Amino acid sequence: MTGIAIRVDGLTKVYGSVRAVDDVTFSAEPGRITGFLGPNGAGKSTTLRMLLGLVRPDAGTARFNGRAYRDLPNATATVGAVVDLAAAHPATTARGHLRTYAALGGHPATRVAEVITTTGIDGFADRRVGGYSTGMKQRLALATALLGEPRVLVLDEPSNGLDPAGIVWLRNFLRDFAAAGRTVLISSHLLTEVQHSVDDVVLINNGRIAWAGPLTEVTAAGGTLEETFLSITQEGALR
Ligand SMILES: Nc1ncnc2c1ncn2[C@@H]1O[C@H](COP(=O)(O)OP(=O)(O)OP(=O)(O)O)[C@@H](O)[C@H]1O
Repeated sequence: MTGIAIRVDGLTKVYGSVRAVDDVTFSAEPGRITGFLGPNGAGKSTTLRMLLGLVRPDAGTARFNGRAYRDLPNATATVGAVVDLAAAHPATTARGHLRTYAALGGHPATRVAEVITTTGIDGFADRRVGGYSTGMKQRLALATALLGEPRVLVLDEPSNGLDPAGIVWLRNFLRDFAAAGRTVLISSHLLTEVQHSVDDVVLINNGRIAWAGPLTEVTAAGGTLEETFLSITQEGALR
């Protein structure tokens, strides 16, 4: 299986007087988990939305093995993404939602039961989504992203709302996913939590890349990710 690298180059987005994303350049490699990390409002979601073609950049490019998301022949079979938990209609069930998205993406209906099992949502797959907790919605969103057996996962704050067991489960799941030569890009504002989950780190602050490199470079220097971030940005505290 060929690996897919993500390359973001000079990506920029300006909202009025706010440079939400300012000349952002980084890569995420196959076989590795890349953490896209920074405080609230740093520009993580806007960057991921540009990568997925949901927001139009003012400058720069974001590509999967050289192709923009919109130019991928069968996008949902290549890239699985979770950037919005509100995608499922509250009156539908997880199973109904997954059946619809399997049909829309041209994926076999048999994938529905498979992703329900993979993401551990069997216990509530036939309940209405409107009653789900944030953690349950996270799992459903991940299940939806996995329908096309993608080779890349792009997840915005995937551990939001997950309980400790869910966080450990997600960590192991992503580890196995990457170990098969696939690419994982996850954003988070919780630096301490992802310290155990990522191979490579891209730190973003005020729309600009503050540091990027393997996690081992951070830990070799003896510090934690949070300490490194604070020493780079010289800020008092993470918001
Ligand atoms: N549609 C928009 N209109 C105006 N400003 C926006 C818009 N989207 C994002 N911004 C601004 O761009 C900046 C970056 O926001 P973004 O959501 O990308 O940050 P983030 O790192 O994902 O934060 P969080 O961790 O809180 O999700 C913020 O100042 C935000 O207010």
